[in-house]
Amino acid sequence: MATDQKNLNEYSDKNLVDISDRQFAIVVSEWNEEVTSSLFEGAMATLLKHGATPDNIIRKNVPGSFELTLGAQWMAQKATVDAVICIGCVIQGETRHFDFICDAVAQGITNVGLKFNKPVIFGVLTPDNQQQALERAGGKHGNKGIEAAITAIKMLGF
Ligand SMILES: Nc1c(NC[C@H](O)[C@H](O)[C@H](O)CO)[nH]c(=O)[nH]c1=O
Ligand SMILES: CC(=O)[C@@H](O)COP(=O)(O)O
Repeated sequence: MATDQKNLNEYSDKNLVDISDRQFAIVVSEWNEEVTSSLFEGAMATLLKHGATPDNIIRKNVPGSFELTLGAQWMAQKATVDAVICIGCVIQGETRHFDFICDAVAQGITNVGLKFNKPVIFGVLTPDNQQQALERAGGKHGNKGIEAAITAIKMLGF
């Protein structure tokens, strides 16, 4: 279902696992900071809403979404980290650079989760333009950071 038919803030909160003693890392890209800061706020608020403690949420910034993979790996390798949430926004430009970044980040983040056998969540927007990004970072389509956080929680309850 495309995002324009589904609000990213809407989810079932039934039977969520207790996360009061779980540690989360949130790795945030600094590119498109207006968007990624909103995504981070959504993710942070959702984790706290469902019982995570502030001391158990570690934020690390990376320059751009391409660096999310290595940042996620550095956090996922920590035995104390239960889940990693990657936050980014890659906006289509004039060239194919967009495609290379998006493909690398999607595959890279997938591989980190598989390598360290823990949830590593793809909270990365890949819009055509700034408007689409803002609509998914607290606008009319909700906040992808909320979706990413609840995804991490649900995976911990697998
Ligand atoms: N254009 C965007 C980028 N580009 C930067 C790359 O992510 C990377 O930091 C650079 O290629 C050096 O390795 N990053 C985003 O997150 N969003 C963009 O729209
Ligand atoms: C996704 C990007 O890296 C993008 O901002 C680069 O823009 P361009 O393709 O116009 O160089």
